[in-house]
Amino acid sequence: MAVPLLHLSTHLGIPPTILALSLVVLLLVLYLLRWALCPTLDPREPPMLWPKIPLIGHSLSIVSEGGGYYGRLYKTTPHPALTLPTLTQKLYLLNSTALIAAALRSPTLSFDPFIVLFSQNALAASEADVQRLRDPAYLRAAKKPFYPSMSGEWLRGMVGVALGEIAGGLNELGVGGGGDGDGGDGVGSGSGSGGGVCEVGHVGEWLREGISKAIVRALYGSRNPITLGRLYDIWEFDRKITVLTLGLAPRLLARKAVAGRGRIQAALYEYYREGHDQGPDVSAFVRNRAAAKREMGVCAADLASGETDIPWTALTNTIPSLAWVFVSVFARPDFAERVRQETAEATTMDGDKASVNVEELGKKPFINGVVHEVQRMYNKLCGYREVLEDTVLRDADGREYLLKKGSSAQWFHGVPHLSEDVWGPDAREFNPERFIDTPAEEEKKRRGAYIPFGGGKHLCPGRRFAVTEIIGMVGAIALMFDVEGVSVPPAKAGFAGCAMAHPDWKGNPPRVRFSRRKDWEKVQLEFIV
Ligand code: HEM
Repeated sequence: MAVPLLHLSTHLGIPPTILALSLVVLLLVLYLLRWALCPTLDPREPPMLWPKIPLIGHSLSIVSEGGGYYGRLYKTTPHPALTLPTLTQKLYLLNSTALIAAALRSPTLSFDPFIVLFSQNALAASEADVQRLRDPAYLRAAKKPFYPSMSGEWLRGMVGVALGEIAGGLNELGVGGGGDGDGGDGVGSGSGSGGGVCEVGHVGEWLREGISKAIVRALYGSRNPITLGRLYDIWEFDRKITVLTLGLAPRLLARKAVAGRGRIQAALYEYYREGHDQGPDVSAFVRNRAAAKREMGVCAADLASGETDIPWTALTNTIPSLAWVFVSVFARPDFAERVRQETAEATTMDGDKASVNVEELGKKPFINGVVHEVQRMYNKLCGYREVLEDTVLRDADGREYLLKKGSSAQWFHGVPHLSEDVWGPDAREFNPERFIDTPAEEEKKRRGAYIPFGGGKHLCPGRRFAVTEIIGMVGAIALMFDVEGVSVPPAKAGFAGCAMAHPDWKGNPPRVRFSRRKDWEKVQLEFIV
């Protein structure tokens, strides 16, 4: 091979290394073209759906439309599963609820490669940390504290702190200056505050600040390193999460997010280095995760980078979920009245003190119906798993589909969540009633079709925490205030990797007016957990 190459190089007048490199590139391109133009398909694999633009069609649409593309494909080709050839691999699109459920349970479909990619690129994890993450035993041990830390007494403790922050902020609202303190108040600052009335210029940002401060305080305790400045950094990091995760020239295209990530990690480094994560008022979620990692030899610097995903995962979906529940309730006076009524039923009054029983409120059907309906309508996650071994998934009708090793399996929550077969002809209408007193046969039809928090090994551990905060905050607002100026904005796709669509305020967010309700002017609210 070397001699003919040398001859050719002399003949063409091209240096041999350049010639060899060009040949390698050419061979690679030819291989990709051959594969992409006619990838082989086992008859047991899902049927092939060729892109309209050869080679790159599917990839282009996925990049430009995200999960919306999968929703669109399902409308035109409503098959339980499809094979989409992309430039680099086969992608299996799963549409049937039984296949999605099987994928969530399958031990050979794995989320781990994504965790490594995310840690490496988005969290800028050290080489040592990335090596550890490649070891499934390490991942299992690091994950072990997730679920116990977010249930029982530990969950109750977190809920108590977060709702305490929220109550503190709401008690201040309308009674004095707005203030813009760093990490102080529990609810975002308003303007025009005083006399029982407060106008908020950007209700989305106001809600975002309020819930974020409460969550990070509950997570990190009194030595919370995520001050308001760092929250701005997390929101910017969230905005650029796709560029960061895919490593698309982040220093150029996500300069602010990269700088903000540095500041977050510097703050977390100090927190972990000083051992504040083991403080008595720190959530078990933060404490037990750090303890498990330390036991496996992880240093403070690697804790700081690796655990940056805690504030991000805790906020990225909770913020838009709260915004949707808030607008869904307060844009409709009858909904606001029902939520007010339910919260009042869970509240005892003692003079000017209102005590909301969180457990009781959490059982109320209408507010729960709104939360479920928000998740059904606006949760647009694109589930993703890598196929580690040839895997057969079985559909509800018994038909089997083969997924080949080295491919990826994906699904879009928008398909089962909006399926007319499951939810009826009004599947696209916002109707919380569908979750109240649901007949058994309807429940059966819905099994597996409502998956806002994922399922299987990666079921969201923070789901109960998030829902309790949202219900508590919206219920308390309904109880204390008349809220004017709210409308439901259109939705726009969230950032890739996040579950929730975002409200599209179109640069013109509504000015929302909060007025203390009659006889509630002096009331101070607290939550009993
Ligand atoms: C309404 C708010 C939330 C929604 C809609 C949501 C949704 C989800 C979904 C769909 C997944 C699974 C992703 C997948 O399988 O591909 C997930 C995983 C996760 N969520 Fe949430 N989440 C929310 C709130 C939270 C909160 C508040 C926390 C923490 C305090 C949290 C922590 C996590 C973690 C750590 C995982 C990864 C679990 C694993 O890898 O096994 N989430 N979430």
